[in-house]
Amino acid sequence: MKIEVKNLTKNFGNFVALENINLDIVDGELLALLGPSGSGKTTLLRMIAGLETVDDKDSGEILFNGINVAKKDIGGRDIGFVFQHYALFRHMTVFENIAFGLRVKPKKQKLSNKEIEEKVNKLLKLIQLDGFASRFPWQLSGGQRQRVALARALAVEPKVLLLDEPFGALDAKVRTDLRRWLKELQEELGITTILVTHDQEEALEVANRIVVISTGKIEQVGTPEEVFHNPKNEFVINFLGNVNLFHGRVDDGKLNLEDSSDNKYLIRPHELEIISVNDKEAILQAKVKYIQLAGSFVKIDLSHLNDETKTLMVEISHSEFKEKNIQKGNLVGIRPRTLRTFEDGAGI
Ligand SMILES: Nc1ncnc2c1ncn2[C@@H]1O[C@H](COP(=O)(O)OP(=O)(O)OP(=O)(O)O)[C@@H](O)[C@H]1O
Repeated sequence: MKIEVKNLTKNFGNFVALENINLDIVDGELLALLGPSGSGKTTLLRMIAGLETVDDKDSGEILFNGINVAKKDIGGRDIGFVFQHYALFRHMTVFENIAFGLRVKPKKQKLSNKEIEEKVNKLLKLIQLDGFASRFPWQLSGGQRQRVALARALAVEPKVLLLDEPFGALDAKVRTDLRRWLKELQEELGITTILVTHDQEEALEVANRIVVISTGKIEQVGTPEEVFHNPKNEFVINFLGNVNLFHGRVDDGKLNLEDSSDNKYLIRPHELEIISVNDKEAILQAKVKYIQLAGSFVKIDLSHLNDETKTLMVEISHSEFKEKNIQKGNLVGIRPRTLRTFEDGAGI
């Protein structure tokens, strides 16, 4: 299913929740709507679902395969939904929860009991919970429950799958496992999927494309690589991970720091290099304040020599860390590995 959102504006009273949104969702892709709390992600998802409609004071179109469904409610849109706290029916087994959507279908479309059984068993295999059919929701872990919720949404073969923070309530390890699993499953099924998340890592890992949203507006649409490595503006780079802020000017390829300068340079921790304190290439001198060795990279916090209140974040590999023999209290020099510019002209 191809979805086009055209000039969509949504108001709640005097509050503009979405402002002139234009977005094309490609058939079969996994698109993440990423933004801070209150930015309008859920509103956009609910509008695509038909849980919110385009009212008289709103404007715009939502096209499903070219047909405007903006004024249709959820019943007319053929979609599956999974929410963060998707309540499974407590009194029903896993099997009956998944079968629910099939059992309530109108008579003409109804499957026989045997067909329902075959379908549910296939879905149980897909979510890797065969053998769990007769359990009740309270006998499952949070991650298993969300997988059942997904199977329940998929049972009616929707054309679009909408996921609103589906793994939000789960712990970090289960979250990571489930999102990898979701990505594989989604690729296998090829179902157009929209995932709402405020977790940038989640979006970067699972999505084919990411829509970065702030206060009702789209800031950037791109592949995970594009939004991470070529952020369009300051909001996007800030939202997609830690950054160090410098004020200054670039002369002969070297950044000269000047507190009074209006030019901002935003550099990610892994884009800063630690060099010798006397190296001419250094843009500033700093003191090693904190070293975190646990994790795939070594994270180092540095304080400016001339202003201890300013902290810099640097990430380097374990081998580089060992090679340079960096220790707490060392005086070091800092050099950016790259200097790039935003599309709107500001430096990063
Ligand atoms: N029915 C409503 N009536 C009035 N205001 C609403 C309504 N629904 C949402 N809003 C407002 O619209 C804005 C966007 O809300 P939305 O739920 O879309 O944000 P979100 O990006 O999904 O945030 P979160 O990550 O916290 O869920 C918020 O300021 C919210 O208070």
